[in-house]
Amino acid sequence: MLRERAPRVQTSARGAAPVRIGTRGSALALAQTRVVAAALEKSGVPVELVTISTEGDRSTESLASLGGTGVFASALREALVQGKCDAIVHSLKDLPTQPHPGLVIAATPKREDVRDALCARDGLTLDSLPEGARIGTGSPRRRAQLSARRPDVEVVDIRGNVDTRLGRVGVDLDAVILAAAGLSRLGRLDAITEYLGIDGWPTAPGQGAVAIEVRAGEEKSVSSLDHRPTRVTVDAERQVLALLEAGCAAPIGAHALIDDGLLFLSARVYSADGAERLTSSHALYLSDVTNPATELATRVARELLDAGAATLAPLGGGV
Ligand SMILES: NCc1[nH]cc(CCC(=O)O)c1CC(=O)O
Repeated sequence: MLRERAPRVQTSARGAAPVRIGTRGSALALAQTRVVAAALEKSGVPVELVTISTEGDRSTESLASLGGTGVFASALREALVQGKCDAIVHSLKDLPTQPHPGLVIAATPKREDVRDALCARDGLTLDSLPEGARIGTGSPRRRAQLSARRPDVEVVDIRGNVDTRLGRVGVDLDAVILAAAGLSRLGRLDAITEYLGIDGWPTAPGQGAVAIEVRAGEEKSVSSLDHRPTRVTVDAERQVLALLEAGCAAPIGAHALIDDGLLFLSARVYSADGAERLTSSHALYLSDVTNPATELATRVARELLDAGAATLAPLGGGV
């Protein structure tokens, strides 16, 4: 039986001004912002969407030539600082690890699927794609992982929105690799021909999660959406990136999970061609230390650095 609660929107809508949520205009950004907006409205917070166009959306230049990662985040942050909106929604994996002065991440809602997915023509999988198949991705991590798994394939550097990428499958590409979470938000799970298992194919720190950023002191407006386990796990993954002084486009996969009070973190650094890799995994009980995410990320990052991670891969910010 479906039991519905009486809408509480009206009560707070009477008094409170709506929270204006800034979003990029891309289909993926809009889709995830709408999920956040709907959840806020459900908890009684009235919202309004404000679309903000960013250099990363307007330009067809490579991300590297636009000044590296964070191009999507910075225009949104500027709008937030200037008071053009009251909250912004980011894909956490695209958000630089350095906090922005005056802004705080007030909520990380429950994370979705963290996996990458292969979207190939004719139902093909990584193993069944023909020799020399052309596979599109713009991510150095995915390029390294692909080259390691299938050294014979041709990795084609692509960018553009999810629909543009999917539109090339069966045309000039045999397949593309995308985040399952993005495909889910866009209602395009039908395009997936294989989910890539997280153990053999760790994904970007924070993948599948969104972050809601507000001006410091205004956390309350969205804090009802914060999901504690998500925050702890993405924190651990992102702190590995920060400790390795790596950008969000570095060839690094990381995955954390909480199971029965235990926080588990694994991170893997690849050489650009995927031929070499370093992995470090550790776990600790959440109740054993004051700041489990930092403690665990420090252990993992130290081990990776001691093993030579900094010389294995181009880590710093580059795309
Ligand atoms: N860099 C683009 C980007 N940023 C977030 C997602 C997907 C959603 C997510 O991982 O949360 C994507 C597309 C992709 O990697 O396929």
